[in-house]
Amino acid sequence: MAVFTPVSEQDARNLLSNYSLGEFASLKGIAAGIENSNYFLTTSAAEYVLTIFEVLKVEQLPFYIELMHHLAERGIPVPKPQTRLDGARLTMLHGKPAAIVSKLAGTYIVSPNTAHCALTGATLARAHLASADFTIRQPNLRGLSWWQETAPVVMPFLSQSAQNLLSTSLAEQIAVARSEDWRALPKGPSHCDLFRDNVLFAGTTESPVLGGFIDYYFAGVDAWLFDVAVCLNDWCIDQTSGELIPELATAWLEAYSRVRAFTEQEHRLWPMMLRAAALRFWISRLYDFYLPRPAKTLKPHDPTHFERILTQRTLQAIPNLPKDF
Ligand SMILES: Nc1ncnc2c1ncn2[C@@H]1O[C@H](COP(=O)(O)OP(=O)(O)O)[C@@H](O)[C@H]1O
Ligand SMILES: N[C@@H](CCOP(=O)(O)O)C(=O)O
Repeated sequence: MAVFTPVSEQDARNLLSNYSLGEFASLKGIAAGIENSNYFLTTSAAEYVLTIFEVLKVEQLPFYIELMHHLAERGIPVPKPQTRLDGARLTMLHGKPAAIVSKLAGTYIVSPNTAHCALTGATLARAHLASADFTIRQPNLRGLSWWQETAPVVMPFLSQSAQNLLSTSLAEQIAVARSEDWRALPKGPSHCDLFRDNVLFAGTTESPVLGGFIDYYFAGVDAWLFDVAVCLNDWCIDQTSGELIPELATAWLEAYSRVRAFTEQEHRLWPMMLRAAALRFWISRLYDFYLPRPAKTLKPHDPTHFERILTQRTLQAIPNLPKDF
């Protein structure tokens, strides 16, 4: 369950008195999610999501909240943080930072088709371009430095072959990060965790309508290609073997590149980026699996899924990025 901080109706009414969002109508805890306490908060005017940040530090939050606000203002479908009467978009509830954001329509899709992939790809490209003039800087806090810090912590729990894969993959990414090509990659605010469960769809299977992207709380400034690779490794694969499904990958990447064409350097670093994205989630899942936080109540995600994906991206031919649309 993902309601770590109880909120009463009276708490919600008091909170709403700091905004101009209508009269309190209802409050309902949301069971999904593992990081924050989330509630659907309905008022006489609209439906919202109230999030209480359980883990993130106050100083990290303006980047996420202001980025979502920046994107929403530019027509990208993301939850729009609501502004208090005093101008702030972050608030405090029971001594913890909190925010009220707009509720997006739809539900997430377990088995996406080419239409879901194309909509997600095109919208991520639009989000990247729309974030180009966002001025707050915060790195991807789950980037290379974190992998370097965390790999030795999880290493003792691994078999010899997994240790070899982790060491060689990390060495590869250290070399990539030092390369001219990496320095030349287009970079900017990136979602960094745009898995299927963070994209909502309404409409029908044949004609889906994108509700929007949620859960920007792993966002950071990184190579935009890394963001693309995170998506491909979750949206366009056979979930059992981890193999890329060419039809889904093509739909996703062509839709993205129609909005923002890939650069030469991105073409060259594509296989390495797919491995970087697999490595990132293999390490975080290993960490959560072997060193769970005391308060974590949910079953940790399976780390071997990303070990398989990383192995696949090391051994198998990787389809090229699309050229010139
Ligand atoms: N803005 C939103 N609009 C609609 N539903 C949302 C919104 N934000 C969160 N949710 C719902 O709450 C669930 C948990 O949110 P999420 O941000 O993934 O939590 P966590 O960060 O704790 O993993 C989502 O799966 C979704 O169903
Ligand atoms: N997408 C990650 C988990 C990130 O946690 P979230 O529930 O906050 O999205 C993974 O699958 O390992």
